[in-house]
Amino acid sequence: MEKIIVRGGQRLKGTVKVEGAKNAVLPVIAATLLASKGKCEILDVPELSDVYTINEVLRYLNADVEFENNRIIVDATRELHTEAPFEYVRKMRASVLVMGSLLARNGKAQIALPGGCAIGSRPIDQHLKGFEAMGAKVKVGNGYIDAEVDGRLQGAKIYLDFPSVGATENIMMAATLAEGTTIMENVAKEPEIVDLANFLNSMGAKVRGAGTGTLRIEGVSELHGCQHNIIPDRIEAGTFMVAAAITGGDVIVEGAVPEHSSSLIAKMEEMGVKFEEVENGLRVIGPEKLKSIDIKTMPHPGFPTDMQSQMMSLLLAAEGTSMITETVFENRFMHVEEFRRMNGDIKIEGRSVVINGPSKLQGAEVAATDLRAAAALTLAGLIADGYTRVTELKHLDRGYVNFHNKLAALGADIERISSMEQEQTIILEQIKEA
Ligand SMILES: CC(=O)N[C@H]1[C@@H](OP(=O)(O)OP(=O)(O)OC[C@H]2O[C@@H](n3ccc(=O)[nH]c3=O)[C@H](O)[C@@H]2O)O[C@H](CO)[C@@H](O)[C@@H]1O
Ligand SMILES: C=C(OP(=O)(O)O)C(=O)O
Repeated sequence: MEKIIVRGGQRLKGTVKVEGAKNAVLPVIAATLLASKGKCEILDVPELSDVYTINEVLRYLNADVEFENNRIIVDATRELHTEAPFEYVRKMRASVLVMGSLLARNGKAQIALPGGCAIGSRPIDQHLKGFEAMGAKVKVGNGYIDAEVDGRLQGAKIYLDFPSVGATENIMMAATLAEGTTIMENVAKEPEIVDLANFLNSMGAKVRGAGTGTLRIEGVSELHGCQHNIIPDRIEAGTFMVAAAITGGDVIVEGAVPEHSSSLIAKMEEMGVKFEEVENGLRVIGPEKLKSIDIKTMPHPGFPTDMQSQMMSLLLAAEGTSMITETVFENRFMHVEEFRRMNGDIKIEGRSVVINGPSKLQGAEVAATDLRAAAALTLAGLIADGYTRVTELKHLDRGYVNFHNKLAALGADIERISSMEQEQTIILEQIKEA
Protein backbone atom coordinates (compact mmCIF):
# COMPACT_ATOMS: atom_id res chain seq x y z
CA MET A 1 0.00 0.00 0.00
CA GLU A 2 1.38 3.41 -0.91
CA LYS A 3 2.03 5.83 1.94
CA ILE A 4 3.41 9.28 2.51
CA ILE A 5 5.83 9.27 5.40
CA VAL A 6 6.58 12.69 6.85
CA ARG A 7 8.68 13.63 9.85
CA GLY A 8 7.74 16.91 11.49
CA GLY A 9 9.99 19.77 12.45
CA GLN A 10 11.30 21.38 9.24
CA ARG A 11 10.62 25.03 8.46
CA LEU A 12 9.66 25.33 4.77
CA LYS A 13 11.54 27.77 2.56
CA GLY A 14 11.75 28.39 -1.17
CA THR A 15 9.43 28.57 -4.18
CA VAL A 16 6.68 26.20 -5.24
CA LYS A 17 4.78 26.39 -8.51
CA VAL A 18 1.05 25.65 -8.68
CA GLU A 19 -0.57 23.61 -11.45
CA GLY A 20 -3.61 24.37 -13.56
CA ALA A 21 -6.85 24.05 -11.57
CA LYS A 22 -8.49 20.63 -11.36
CA ASN A 23 -11.92 22.21 -10.87
CA ALA A 24 -11.45 24.39 -13.95
CA VAL A 25 -10.04 21.77 -16.29
CA LEU A 26 -12.71 19.10 -15.68
CA PRO A 27 -15.66 21.23 -16.88
CA VAL A 28 -13.54 22.65 -19.72
CA ILE A 29 -12.77 19.11 -20.95
CA ALA A 30 -16.50 18.28 -20.71
CA ALA A 31 -17.26 21.42 -22.74
CA THR A 32 -14.97 20.36 -25.60
CA LEU A 33 -17.77 17.92 -26.55
CA LEU A 34 -19.73 20.96 -27.76
CA ALA A 35 -17.31 21.64 -30.64
CA SER A 36 -18.70 20.05 -33.81
CA LYS A 37 -16.00 21.81 -35.88
CA GLY A 38 -12.25 21.92 -35.23
CA LYS A 39 -10.12 20.73 -32.35
CA CYS A 40 -9.80 22.18 -28.84
CA GLU A 41 -6.33 22.67 -27.40
CA ILE A 42 -6.15 23.05 -23.62
CA LEU A 43 -2.91 24.17 -21.98
CA ASP A 44 -1.64 24.09 -18.38
CA VAL A 45 -3.49 20.85 -17.71
CA PRO A 46 -2.45 19.15 -14.43
CA GLU A 47 -1.52 15.45 -14.58
CA LEU A 48 -4.17 14.27 -12.13
CA SER A 49 -6.02 10.97 -12.01
CA ASP A 50 -9.30 12.89 -12.42
CA VAL A 51 -8.04 14.31 -15.72
CA TYR A 52 -7.18 10.80 -16.97
CA THR A 53 -10.66 9.64 -15.90
CA ILE A 54 -12.57 12.39 -17.74
CA ASN A 55 -10.38 11.81 -20.81
CA GLU A 56 -11.50 8.17 -20.73
CA VAL A 57 -15.13 9.29 -20.52
CA LEU A 58 -14.63 11.44 -23.63
CA ARG A 59 -12.97 8.57 -25.52
CA TYR A 60 -15.88 6.31 -24.55
CA LEU A 61 -18.19 8.96 -26.02
CA ASN A 62 -16.25 8.73 -29.33
CA ALA A 63 -14.02 11.81 -29.06
CA ASP A 64 -10.26 11.67 -29.77
CA VAL A 65 -8.19 12.85 -26.83
CA GLU A 66 -4.41 13.32 -26.72
CA PHE A 67 -2.77 14.28 -23.42
CA GLU A 68 0.95 15.04 -23.24
CA ASN A 69 3.16 17.65 -21.57
CA ASN A 70 0.27 19.36 -19.78
CA ARG A 71 -1.56 19.84 -23.07
CA ILE A 72 -4.77 18.20 -24.18
CA ILE A 73 -6.11 18.11 -27.72
CA VAL A 74 -9.70 17.00 -28.17
CA ASP A 75 -11.39 16.25 -31.47
CA ALA A 76 -15.10 15.78 -30.81
CA THR A 77 -16.26 16.34 -34.39
CA ARG A 78 -17.42 12.75 -35.00
CA GLU A 79 -20.92 11.69 -34.00
CA LEU A 80 -20.93 11.23 -30.22
CA HIS A 81 -22.32 8.36 -28.16
CA THR A 82 -24.74 9.34 -25.43
CA GLU A 83 -23.92 7.22 -22.39
CA ALA A 84 -21.54 7.81 -19.45
CA PRO A 85 -21.53 4.49 -17.55
CA PHE A 86 -21.20 3.87 -13.81
CA GLU A 87 -17.58 2.64 -13.98
CA TYR A 88 -16.50 6.24 -14.77
CA VAL A 89 -19.05 8.19 -12.74
CA ARG A 90 -18.22 6.05 -9.66
CA LYS A 91 -14.52 6.97 -10.02
CA MET A 92 -15.25 10.65 -10.40
CA ARG A 93 -18.49 12.52 -9.80
CA ALA A 94 -17.47 15.32 -12.17
CA SER A 95 -18.25 12.86 -15.02
CA VAL A 96 -21.86 14.15 -14.75
CA LEU A 97 -20.57 17.37 -16.30
CA VAL A 98 -20.71 15.77 -19.76
CA MET A 99 -24.51 15.69 -19.49
CA GLY A 100 -25.13 19.32 -20.53
CA SER A 101 -22.82 19.04 -23.56
CA LEU A 102 -24.31 15.73 -24.70
CA LEU A 103 -27.88 16.99 -24.39
CA ALA A 104 -27.03 20.11 -26.36
CA ARG A 105 -25.06 18.26 -29.08
CA ASN A 106 -27.11 15.04 -29.36
CA GLY A 107 -30.47 15.87 -27.79
CA LYS A 108 -29.92 12.83 -25.57
CA ALA A 109 -27.79 11.81 -22.59
CA GLN A 110 -27.70 8.79 -20.31
CA ILE A 111 -25.57 9.22 -17.23
CA ALA A 112 -25.14 6.79 -14.35
CA LEU A 113 -26.45 8.28 -11.10
CA PRO A 114 -23.40 9.51 -9.20
CA GLY A 115 -24.58 8.54 -5.68
CA GLY A 116 -23.12 9.94 -2.47
CA CYS A 117 -19.48 10.23 -1.48
CA ALA A 118 -17.31 10.71 1.58
CA ILE A 119 -18.24 14.38 1.99
CA GLY A 120 -22.02 14.17 1.64
CA SER A 121 -24.98 12.94 -0.39
CA ARG A 122 -24.38 15.42 -3.25
CA PRO A 123 -27.66 15.29 -5.24
CA ILE A 124 -27.85 16.74 -8.78
CA ASP A 125 -31.48 17.89 -8.69
CA GLN A 126 -30.52 21.48 -9.64
CA HIS A 127 -28.73 20.29 -12.81
CA LEU A 128 -31.83 18.29 -13.81
CA LYS A 129 -34.22 21.14 -12.98
CA GLY A 130 -32.27 23.33 -15.42
CA PHE A 131 -32.36 20.75 -18.24
CA GLU A 132 -36.11 20.26 -17.71
CA ALA A 133 -36.70 24.03 -17.85
CA MET A 134 -34.97 23.96 -21.26
CA GLY A 135 -37.40 21.33 -22.53
CA ALA A 136 -35.65 18.05 -21.75
CA LYS A 137 -37.63 15.07 -20.48
CA VAL A 138 -35.68 13.59 -17.58
CA LYS A 139 -36.27 10.08 -16.23
CA VAL A 140 -34.41 8.46 -13.37
CA GLY A 141 -34.40 4.67 -13.08
CA ASN A 142 -32.18 1.57 -12.87
CA GLY A 143 -29.31 3.68 -11.61
CA TYR A 144 -29.34 5.96 -14.67
CA ILE A 145 -30.57 9.42 -15.55
CA ASP A 146 -32.06 9.55 -19.03
CA ALA A 147 -32.55 12.97 -20.55
CA GLU A 148 -33.93 13.63 -24.00
CA VAL A 149 -35.20 16.61 -25.95
CA ASP A 150 -37.25 16.78 -29.13
CA GLY A 151 -35.23 19.03 -31.48
CA ARG A 152 -33.13 21.73 -29.79
CA LEU A 153 -33.05 22.74 -26.14
CA GLN A 154 -34.97 25.99 -25.59
CA GLY A 155 -33.61 29.05 -23.77
CA ALA A 156 -35.28 29.45 -20.34
CA LYS A 157 -35.23 31.40 -17.10
CA ILE A 158 -33.68 29.23 -14.37
CA TYR A 159 -33.28 30.05 -10.68
CA LEU A 160 -30.90 27.80 -8.72
CA ASP A 161 -32.00 27.08 -5.13
CA PHE A 162 -28.31 27.08 -4.14
CA PRO A 163 -25.37 28.47 -6.16
CA SER A 164 -24.15 24.98 -7.10
CA VAL A 165 -20.88 25.01 -9.03
CA GLY A 166 -21.67 21.84 -11.01
CA ALA A 167 -25.26 22.85 -11.84
CA THR A 168 -24.12 26.30 -13.01
CA GLU A 169 -21.50 24.69 -15.28
CA ASN A 170 -23.70 21.89 -16.65
CA ILE A 171 -26.65 24.19 -17.46
CA MET A 172 -24.35 26.89 -18.87
CA MET A 173 -22.83 24.34 -21.28
CA ALA A 174 -26.26 23.09 -22.36
CA ALA A 175 -27.56 26.63 -22.89
CA THR A 176 -24.76 27.60 -25.31
CA LEU A 177 -26.42 25.59 -28.11
CA ALA A 178 -30.07 26.17 -27.07
CA GLU A 179 -32.54 28.08 -29.19
CA GLY A 180 -32.96 31.55 -27.65
CA THR A 181 -31.62 33.11 -24.47
CA THR A 182 -31.17 31.46 -21.08
CA ILE A 183 -31.07 33.56 -17.93
CA MET A 184 -29.67 31.78 -14.88
CA GLU A 185 -30.08 33.33 -11.45
CA ASN A 186 -28.37 32.65 -8.12
CA VAL A 187 -25.49 30.98 -9.96
CA ALA A 188 -22.05 30.11 -8.58
CA LYS A 189 -19.39 32.85 -8.88
CA GLU A 190 -16.23 30.75 -8.51
CA PRO A 191 -13.17 31.66 -10.66
CA GLU A 192 -13.61 28.25 -12.35
CA ILE A 193 -17.04 29.39 -13.62
CA VAL A 194 -15.38 32.43 -15.20
CA ASP A 195 -12.71 30.20 -16.77
CA LEU A 196 -15.38 27.93 -18.27
CA ALA A 197 -17.34 30.92 -19.62
CA ASN A 198 -14.16 32.31 -21.21
CA PHE A 199 -13.49 28.95 -22.82
CA LEU A 200 -17.06 28.68 -24.15
CA ASN A 201 -16.86 32.21 -25.54
CA SER A 202 -13.61 31.34 -27.33
CA MET A 203 -15.55 28.44 -28.91
CA GLY A 204 -18.07 30.95 -30.26
CA ALA A 205 -20.63 30.93 -27.41
CA LYS A 206 -22.30 34.05 -26.05
CA VAL A 207 -22.08 33.86 -22.26
CA ARG A 208 -22.28 37.07 -20.22
CA GLY A 209 -22.16 37.74 -16.47
CA ALA A 210 -19.73 35.01 -15.34
CA GLY A 211 -18.46 35.85 -11.87
CA THR A 212 -21.73 37.57 -10.92
CA GLY A 213 -24.94 36.01 -9.58
CA THR A 214 -26.71 36.11 -12.98
CA LEU A 215 -25.68 34.50 -16.26
CA ARG A 216 -27.15 35.40 -19.65
CA ILE A 217 -26.48 32.87 -22.40
CA GLU A 218 -27.61 33.55 -25.92
CA GLY A 219 -27.79 30.24 -27.77
CA VAL A 220 -25.82 29.80 -31.02
CA SER A 221 -26.23 27.11 -33.66
CA GLU A 222 -22.74 25.59 -33.45
CA LEU A 223 -19.45 25.86 -31.60
CA HIS A 224 -15.89 25.37 -32.85
CA GLY A 225 -12.52 24.38 -31.43
CA CYS A 226 -10.16 26.92 -29.82
CA GLN A 227 -7.08 27.24 -27.62
CA HIS A 228 -7.35 27.88 -23.89
CA ASN A 229 -5.04 28.15 -20.84
CA ILE A 230 -6.42 26.79 -17.57
CA ILE A 231 -6.28 29.12 -14.54
CA PRO A 232 -3.96 28.26 -11.63
CA ASP A 233 -5.34 25.98 -8.92
CA ARG A 234 -6.36 28.22 -6.01
CA ILE A 235 -6.87 25.23 -3.72
CA GLU A 236 -3.42 23.81 -4.39
CA ALA A 237 -2.03 27.33 -3.92
CA GLY A 238 -3.95 27.64 -0.63
CA THR A 239 -2.64 24.27 0.54
CA PHE A 240 0.96 25.50 0.09
CA MET A 241 0.10 28.78 1.83
CA VAL A 242 -0.96 26.70 4.84
CA ALA A 243 2.20 24.57 4.55
CA ALA A 244 4.30 27.74 4.79
CA ALA A 245 2.26 29.14 7.69
CA ILE A 246 2.10 25.96 9.77
CA THR A 247 5.89 25.50 9.72
CA GLY A 248 6.66 29.17 10.42
CA GLY A 249 8.19 29.14 6.95
CA ASP A 250 8.84 31.62 4.16
CA VAL A 251 7.53 30.38 0.81
CA ILE A 252 6.76 31.94 -2.56
CA VAL A 253 3.68 30.31 -4.08
CA GLU A 254 4.24 30.90 -7.78
CA GLY A 255 1.05 31.22 -9.79
CA ALA A 256 -1.15 32.06 -6.79
CA VAL A 257 -3.76 34.67 -7.78
CA PRO A 258 -4.56 36.80 -4.69
CA GLU A 259 -8.08 37.74 -5.95
CA HIS A 260 -8.96 34.05 -6.24
CA SER A 261 -7.97 33.41 -2.63
CA SER A 262 -9.10 36.60 -0.89
CA SER A 263 -11.19 34.94 1.85
CA LEU A 264 -8.39 32.49 2.66
CA ILE A 265 -5.76 35.24 2.75
CA ALA A 266 -7.99 37.42 4.98
CA LYS A 267 -8.51 34.58 7.49
CA MET A 268 -4.82 33.61 7.50
CA GLU A 269 -3.88 37.28 8.05
CA GLU A 270 -6.22 37.30 11.08
CA MET A 271 -4.13 34.38 12.36
CA GLY A 272 -0.95 36.44 12.02
CA VAL A 273 0.35 35.13 8.68
CA LYS A 274 2.05 37.72 6.46
CA PHE A 275 1.49 37.95 2.69
CA GLU A 276 3.47 39.91 0.13
CA GLU A 277 2.54 40.13 -3.54
CA VAL A 278 5.59 39.31 -5.65
CA GLU A 279 6.07 38.91 -9.37
CA ASN A 280 4.10 35.82 -10.48
CA GLY A 281 2.75 34.97 -7.07
CA LEU A 282 2.52 35.42 -3.34
CA ARG A 283 5.15 35.25 -0.61
CA VAL A 284 3.79 33.69 2.58
CA ILE A 285 5.55 34.14 5.92
CA GLY A 286 4.42 32.13 8.93
CA PRO A 287 4.51 33.83 12.35
CA GLU A 288 6.08 32.39 15.49
CA LYS A 289 2.66 32.06 17.09
CA LEU A 290 -0.62 31.57 15.25
CA LYS A 291 -3.84 33.10 16.61
CA SER A 292 -7.14 31.20 16.83
CA ILE A 293 -10.05 32.28 14.58
CA ASP A 294 -13.53 31.15 13.50
CA ILE A 295 -14.33 30.07 9.92
CA LYS A 296 -17.56 29.36 8.08
CA THR A 297 -17.41 27.73 4.64
CA MET A 298 -19.60 29.39 1.99
CA PRO A 299 -19.95 29.56 -1.80
CA HIS A 300 -17.40 31.90 -3.45
CA PRO A 301 -16.37 34.59 -2.54
CA GLY A 302 -16.93 33.05 0.92
CA PHE A 303 -14.42 30.71 2.51
CA PRO A 304 -13.97 27.59 0.28
CA THR A 305 -15.01 24.21 1.66
CA ASP A 306 -12.08 22.72 -0.27
CA MET A 307 -9.71 24.52 2.17
CA GLN A 308 -11.61 23.51 5.31
CA SER A 309 -9.53 20.48 6.30
CA GLN A 310 -6.18 22.17 5.56
CA MET A 311 -7.26 25.10 7.79
CA MET A 312 -8.14 22.58 10.50
CA SER A 313 -4.46 21.56 10.54
CA LEU A 314 -3.44 25.19 10.86
CA LEU A 315 -5.93 25.91 13.65
CA LEU A 316 -4.67 22.88 15.59
CA ALA A 317 -1.38 24.77 15.77
CA ALA A 318 -2.97 28.08 16.83
CA GLU A 319 -3.20 29.39 20.42
CA GLY A 320 -6.74 29.34 21.79
CA THR A 321 -10.15 28.06 20.75
CA SER A 322 -11.28 28.13 17.11
CA MET A 323 -14.49 27.05 15.44
CA ILE A 324 -15.06 25.83 11.87
CA THR A 325 -18.62 25.67 10.55
CA GLU A 326 -19.20 23.69 7.33
CA THR A 327 -22.27 24.94 5.45
CA VAL A 328 -21.59 23.60 1.93
CA PHE A 329 -21.39 19.80 2.47
CA GLU A 330 -23.30 18.03 5.22
CA ASN A 331 -20.63 15.45 6.04
CA ARG A 332 -17.21 16.97 5.48
CA PHE A 333 -15.69 16.21 8.89
CA MET A 334 -14.52 12.63 8.32
CA HIS A 335 -10.92 13.77 8.79
CA VAL A 336 -11.56 14.87 12.40
CA GLU A 337 -11.12 11.30 13.70
CA GLU A 338 -7.78 11.07 11.89
CA PHE A 339 -6.55 14.35 13.43
CA ARG A 340 -7.57 12.92 16.82
CA ARG A 341 -5.28 9.96 16.14
CA MET A 342 -2.52 12.56 15.95
CA ASN A 343 -3.55 13.93 19.37
CA GLY A 344 -5.58 16.82 17.92
CA ASP A 345 -8.01 18.32 20.43
CA ILE A 346 -11.16 18.66 18.25
CA LYS A 347 -14.84 18.14 19.03
CA ILE A 348 -17.66 17.91 16.48
CA GLU A 349 -20.81 19.84 17.43
CA GLY A 350 -23.42 19.47 14.68
CA ARG A 351 -22.14 21.27 11.58
CA SER A 352 -19.24 22.83 13.50
CA VAL A 353 -16.03 21.68 15.07
CA VAL A 354 -14.36 23.25 18.09
CA ILE A 355 -10.57 23.14 18.13
CA ASN A 356 -8.55 23.75 21.25
CA GLY A 357 -5.06 24.77 20.30
CA PRO A 358 -2.26 24.45 20.27
CA SER A 359 -2.38 20.65 20.19
CA LYS A 360 0.92 18.88 20.65
CA LEU A 361 0.55 16.78 17.50
CA GLN A 362 2.09 13.31 17.44
CA GLY A 363 3.00 11.24 14.39
CA ALA A 364 0.58 8.37 13.70
CA GLU A 365 -0.74 6.23 10.85
CA VAL A 366 -3.76 8.08 9.41
CA ALA A 367 -6.03 7.42 6.44
CA ALA A 368 -7.07 10.10 3.96
CA THR A 369 -10.86 10.26 3.74
CA ASP A 370 -10.95 12.59 0.71
CA LEU A 371 -8.41 14.47 -1.40
CA ARG A 372 -8.21 17.57 0.79
CA ALA A 373 -7.99 15.45 3.94
CA ALA A 374 -4.97 13.69 2.38
CA ALA A 375 -3.24 17.06 2.02
CA ALA A 376 -4.39 18.30 5.43
CA LEU A 377 -3.07 15.24 7.30
CA THR A 378 0.27 15.63 5.54
CA LEU A 379 0.35 19.31 6.60
CA ALA A 380 -0.29 18.27 10.21
CA GLY A 381 2.54 15.75 9.83
CA LEU A 382 4.91 18.64 9.00
CA ILE A 383 4.72 19.82 12.63
CA ALA A 384 3.94 16.56 14.44
CA ASP A 385 6.42 14.88 16.72
CA GLY A 386 7.95 11.88 14.94
CA TYR A 387 6.69 10.15 11.83
CA THR A 388 3.21 10.48 10.31
CA ARG A 389 2.09 7.92 7.75
CA VAL A 390 -0.72 8.96 5.42
CA THR A 391 -2.52 6.17 3.54
CA GLU A 392 -5.32 6.04 0.92
CA LEU A 393 -3.32 8.20 -1.47
CA LYS A 394 -5.68 7.53 -4.37
CA HIS A 395 -7.61 10.49 -2.98
CA LEU A 396 -4.52 12.74 -3.02
CA ASP A 397 -3.75 11.84 -6.63
CA ARG A 398 -7.17 13.10 -7.73
CA GLY A 399 -6.19 16.67 -6.85
CA TYR A 400 -2.44 17.11 -6.30
CA VAL A 401 0.49 16.57 -8.67
CA ASN A 402 3.77 15.50 -7.00
CA PHE A 403 2.61 16.79 -3.62
CA HIS A 404 5.37 15.12 -1.58
CA ASN A 405 8.13 16.13 -4.03
CA LYS A 406 6.98 19.77 -3.96
CA LEU A 407 7.05 19.75 -0.14
CA ALA A 408 10.44 18.00 -0.13
CA ALA A 409 11.82 20.71 -2.45
CA LEU A 410 10.76 23.27 0.18
CA GLY A 411 12.73 21.39 2.83
CA ALA A 412 10.17 18.96 4.28
CA ASP A 413 11.40 15.60 5.50
CA ILE A 414 8.96 13.55 3.45
CA GLU A 415 8.83 10.59 1.10
CA ARG A 416 6.26 8.50 -0.68
CA ILE A 417 6.79 4.78 -0.48
CA SER A 418 5.12 2.01 -2.37
CA SER A 419 6.31 -1.17 -0.65
CA MET A 420 6.61 -2.81 2.75
CA GLU A 421 10.38 -3.12 2.15
CA GLN A 422 10.81 0.63 1.87
CA GLU A 423 8.68 1.12 4.97
CA GLN A 424 10.77 -1.39 6.93
CA THR A 425 13.97 0.47 5.99
CA ILE A 426 12.45 3.66 7.36
CA ILE A 427 11.30 1.93 10.56
CA LEU A 428 14.86 0.61 11.07
CA GLU A 429 16.19 4.15 10.67
CA GLN A 430 13.70 5.36 13.27
CA ILE A 431 14.75 2.63 15.71
CA LYS A 432 18.43 3.57 15.22
CA GLU A 433 17.65 7.22 15.87
CA ALA A 434 15.60 6.51 19.02
C1 LIG B 1 -15.19 19.24 -9.77
C2 LIG B 1 -15.56 20.41 -8.93
O1 LIG B 1 -15.57 21.54 -9.39
N1 LIG B 1 -15.80 20.18 -7.65
C3 LIG B 1 -16.12 21.27 -6.76
C4 LIG B 1 -17.58 21.62 -6.91
O2 LIG B 1 -18.32 20.44 -6.60
P1 LIG B 1 -19.88 20.39 -6.96
O3 LIG B 1 -20.09 21.06 -8.25
O4 LIG B 1 -20.31 18.97 -6.82
O5 LIG B 1 -20.48 21.25 -5.78
P2 LIG B 1 -21.86 22.02 -5.72
O6 LIG B 1 -21.56 23.48 -5.63
O7 LIG B 1 -22.73 21.55 -6.81
O8 LIG B 1 -22.44 21.50 -4.35
C5 LIG B 1 -22.58 22.31 -3.21
C6 LIG B 1 -23.74 21.83 -2.37
O9 LIG B 1 -24.94 21.89 -3.12
C7 LIG B 1 -25.62 20.65 -3.08
N2 LIG B 1 -26.31 20.43 -4.38
C8 LIG B 1 -25.59 20.58 -5.54
C9 LIG B 1 -26.20 20.36 -6.75
C10 LIG B 1 -27.56 19.99 -6.78
O10 LIG B 1 -28.16 19.79 -7.85
N3 LIG B 1 -28.22 19.86 -5.60
C11 LIG B 1 -27.63 20.07 -4.40
O11 LIG B 1 -28.25 19.94 -3.35
C12 LIG B 1 -24.50 19.64 -2.84
O12 LIG B 1 -25.01 18.43 -2.29
C13 LIG B 1 -23.60 20.39 -1.89
O13 LIG B 1 -24.07 20.27 -0.58
O14 LIG B 1 -17.89 22.67 -5.99
C14 LIG B 1 -17.72 22.32 -4.61
C15 LIG B 1 -18.19 23.49 -3.78
O15 LIG B 1 -17.35 24.57 -3.92
C16 LIG B 1 -16.26 21.95 -4.37
O16 LIG B 1 -16.14 21.48 -3.04
C17 LIG B 1 -15.79 20.88 -5.33
O17 LIG B 1 -14.39 20.73 -5.23
C1 LIG C 1 -14.51 17.90 -3.31
C2 LIG C 1 -13.62 18.10 -4.27
O1 LIG C 1 -13.71 17.67 -5.55
P1 LIG C 1 -14.84 16.80 -6.28
O2 LIG C 1 -16.04 17.66 -6.43
O3 LIG C 1 -14.23 16.49 -7.58
O4 LIG C 1 -15.10 15.59 -5.40
C3 LIG C 1 -12.38 18.89 -4.02
O5 LIG C 1 -11.72 19.27 -5.02
O6 LIG C 1 -12.03 19.14 -2.85
